[in-house]
Parts: sequence; C-alpha cells; structure tokens
Amino acid sequence: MAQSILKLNGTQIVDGAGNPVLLRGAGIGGWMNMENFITGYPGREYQIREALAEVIGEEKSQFFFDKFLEYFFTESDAKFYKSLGLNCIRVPFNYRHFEDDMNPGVIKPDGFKWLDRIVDLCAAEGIYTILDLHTAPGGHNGDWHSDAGHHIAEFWRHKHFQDRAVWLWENIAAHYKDNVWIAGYNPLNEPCDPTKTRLTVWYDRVYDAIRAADPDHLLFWDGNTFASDFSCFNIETCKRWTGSVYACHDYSNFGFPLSPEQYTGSEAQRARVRRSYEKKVAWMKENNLPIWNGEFGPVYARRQYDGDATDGINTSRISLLKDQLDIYDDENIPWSIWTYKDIGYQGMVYVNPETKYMKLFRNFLEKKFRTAIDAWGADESHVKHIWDPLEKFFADNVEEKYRGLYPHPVWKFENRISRISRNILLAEYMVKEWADHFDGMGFEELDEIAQSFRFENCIQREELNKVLQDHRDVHRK
Ligand SMILES: O[C@@H]1[C@@H](O)[C@H](O[C@@H]2CO[C@@H](O[C@@H]3CO[C@@H](O)[C@H](O)[C@H]3O)[C@H](O)[C@H]2O)OC[C@H]1O
Repeated sequence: MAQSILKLNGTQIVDGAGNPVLLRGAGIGGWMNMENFITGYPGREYQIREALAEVIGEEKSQFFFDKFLEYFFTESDAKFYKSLGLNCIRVPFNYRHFEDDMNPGVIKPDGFKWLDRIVDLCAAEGIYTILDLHTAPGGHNGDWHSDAGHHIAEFWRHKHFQDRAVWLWENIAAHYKDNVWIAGYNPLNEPCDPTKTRLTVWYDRVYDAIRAADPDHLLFWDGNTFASDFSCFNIETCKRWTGSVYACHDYSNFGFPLSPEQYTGSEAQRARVRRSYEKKVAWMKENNLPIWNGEFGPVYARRQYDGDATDGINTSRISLLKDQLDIYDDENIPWSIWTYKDIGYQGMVYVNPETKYMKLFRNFLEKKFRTAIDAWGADESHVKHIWDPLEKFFADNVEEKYRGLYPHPVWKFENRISRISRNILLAEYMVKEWADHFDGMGFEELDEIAQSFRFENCIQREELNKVLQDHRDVHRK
C-alpha cells in the first residue's frame, strides 16, 4: 500500500491502513534554530550572525553558517538515526530562514532549502519529520531559543507579529501539504502568553490558515508556559481542531545541576517525576485527547568541568531518563527527546573535543561554563557568591507579593534575576568575543571549522542511545 499521511484514530496516531505508528525520536535542536549551549556561542543566533558578518564580512559569514547547516545533518546522520530504530525527528526552525525582518511578507528565495533537505534525507530512510516553529517574530517566550534578545515575549502584544507567523504557516502548509513523510506541524514551541488569553485565539487563527492549505497533516499544539500548562485551553474550541495532538515538555528538575538533590530513583523521587508528568497531561487525559511529549531529557556532566563527579552524575541522570521513559511506555505516548547533536552537554552525538571548532573555542567555552552564562543547565557554583548579594538586594526591595512576575513560578524570583542579567546582559558583551575568534580566516579554514559538526567528527553518547533504543517501541497499554 502506498504511504499516506498519518492521522488519528481516537488518541492514537495511525497510518493510512489504520496501523498504530508510535512516533519516537529526538529534536534536532541548534540547527535551523541555533542555540547557545548547543553550538557554543553566547546570547542569541541573530546576534552572532550579525557579529560574525562584522568581523569577517557578509559573504564569508554567510558561507560559514551555510556550511554549518550543511554539515550538521547529512545522510550519515539520517542513517545513524535510523539504525537506532528511531522513526521521527522534530525539526525546530527559526522564522528568519523564511522571512527577512526588513522585508516582511516575502518568502526568501532559499527559504525552503534546509527544511526540504532534511525532510527528504529523513524520508529516504523512512523517518518522519515534525516541523516546529521554534522562533516566531517578536519572541513568543522570554528565553534564548526564541532568538529575540530580550525577555518580554512581544509576540503576544503585537498583532503584526502574530499575523506574520500565521502567514508563514500558510506558506509552509501549502508547500508540504502532500508530503507523506511529514508527520505534522508543531505551530509554536513553548509559547509563554502572560495573559493566558491570547494563545488559543492565535492557535485558532493559525489552525484555520493551515487547514485552508492542508486539511490532513497532524497538528501538535504546545501548552502555555513552556508546554506545561493547558488551563487556558477551551475544550469546545479544541473540538473544532481536527487532527490535533497536544504537546507537553516534560523536563525534570532532577536532570539539571540546579536540582537540590541527586536522583537515586527512590520511591519518593519516582513519585515526584510521575506527578510532574501527570500535572502536565491532566487536561489531555480529562478530555481523552492524544498526547505527545515534544521535549524532555537531562543534561550530562562533563569531565573537564565536573571532574571525578562526572560518572556518578551521569549514572544518576541516565537512571532518571530510564524512569521517565518507563512512564511514557506505560502511557503509550509518542516522544521526542531533546536533543540530537550538540557540543557535549545533552546531545545523542556530540562534536569531538579534538576538532578545530572545539579547539578554537576551548578557553572561551571554559569561560562560558565558569560564568554560567547560558541559562540551560547552568552550574552556578562559580558565580553564586556574586549573585547572592544581588538577589538579596532585589529581595530587600521587592515585597513578596510583587515577586511573582510571569512566568513565575517556573522562573523563580531568584532565577529571573540571574537568568536575565547573565543570559541576556552579560552574553551581549561576549558575542563579539566569540566572533573575533574567526578574524582573518579564509573560506577554506571556515569550511574546516564548520566540518567539526559532521557526523564523522562526532562522538556517540552510547549509554543514552542504548536507552533510547531499548524504549523506542515499548508500550504497555
Ligand atoms: O529550545 C529548547 C527549549 O524548547 C527548551 O526550553 C526550556 C524548557 O524548560 C523550561 O523550564 C522548565 C519549565 O518547566 C519546569 O517544570 C522544568 O523544571 C523547567 O526545566 C525552560 O524555561 C525553557 O527555556 O529547552 C532547551 C532548549 O534548548
């Protein structure tokens, strides 16, 4: 039977013949939406692109980033991914690939180049893709991955930004409407609408826009506040959204350095991990709706930073991951772990420390670690003594009742201060320093550096990959 577009049968995703298809795989973070901890730069993608162009010129800078995009995911990656038995890859992308802020409403001539390429590379191996708008105009959440450069999610305050994202989806849906290897569209990653009233209004609009062009592909809707909260979803509105799956992101605090206790898998800890998942999916369960866990996964210790504690930490993180995967097996839900490839913090494969890129940035990366400049999995031990008095200053001057600024309590009062001051403010000062590493380089050298990201120059995180393989098609319901 010819391949056909995936659809829903009740809460299950099925193929054209009605056979269940359990979509399990990873997200390819840091690629069509570059991220600081994934590729090693400070701040935001748009900042480093601008800074590199300033240092080596527009042409060479464009060349470097194109080469980076080319090498980051090739046929070798697709084949390796397939060899693990994973069947779906979530592809986060930045709207800037398609539209120039200075020329809105016009698809760039090469807009679909990279997305088409990965969809085809994966299709050739029988891997589905889920297209995820990770970065929308104006910033739809306050974190670095929305590539906005500030922490206020302006997307929700400007209809103009919302219109542009709807228009982009119209174009994408029209482009891929017949592609059977696309499992579906994930219209917005981790929205953070502080009013909790605008998100579903926008979802309703984008639903109509996508469906006008493409009546069939599945839609994967992230909950509000980093895909954790569905309290603002109205079930009557959602009944209208045919072919819809609801996406939580199930990160556990135990998987990160800021966790006050190491995960040992005690009964109490396992119960907490379960509770955290159940809280995120409660609304879907109450309404008998399909669930997708679009992101989860711990970060890992690195010997160069964590020394002798490395193995112990990683054993604990892997055991957390296994316990999470057991829950998803019990629940029979599809998932997409974060993330496929990086420079060595979370990826299933990571760039070899002996490559040109890693050698060039060795000291810089050490400084990034020491200053805890990236928000993701920050280890604050080297800077805590500096931020403690700052946090005390804020606490002394902000009454308790005024401390709960959105997205509180996900961003705690203290976290907000360090997050904004380091991840945005300090990072801004380090952007040019990153770009200066490329000063004086020619095309050949830039190409060699970008090649560091090739699959052949990466190390496989075998323990992680083995665990994913063990769970790729287990379901107990
Ligand atoms: O691009 C990804 C991005 O999508 C993702 O964002 C973070 C997800 O987690 C958020 O914090 C969690 C909120 O829920 C709590 O229960 C968890 O304990 C928190 O970890 C965080 O603010 C987002 O930035 O993650 C990594 C990026 O690379």
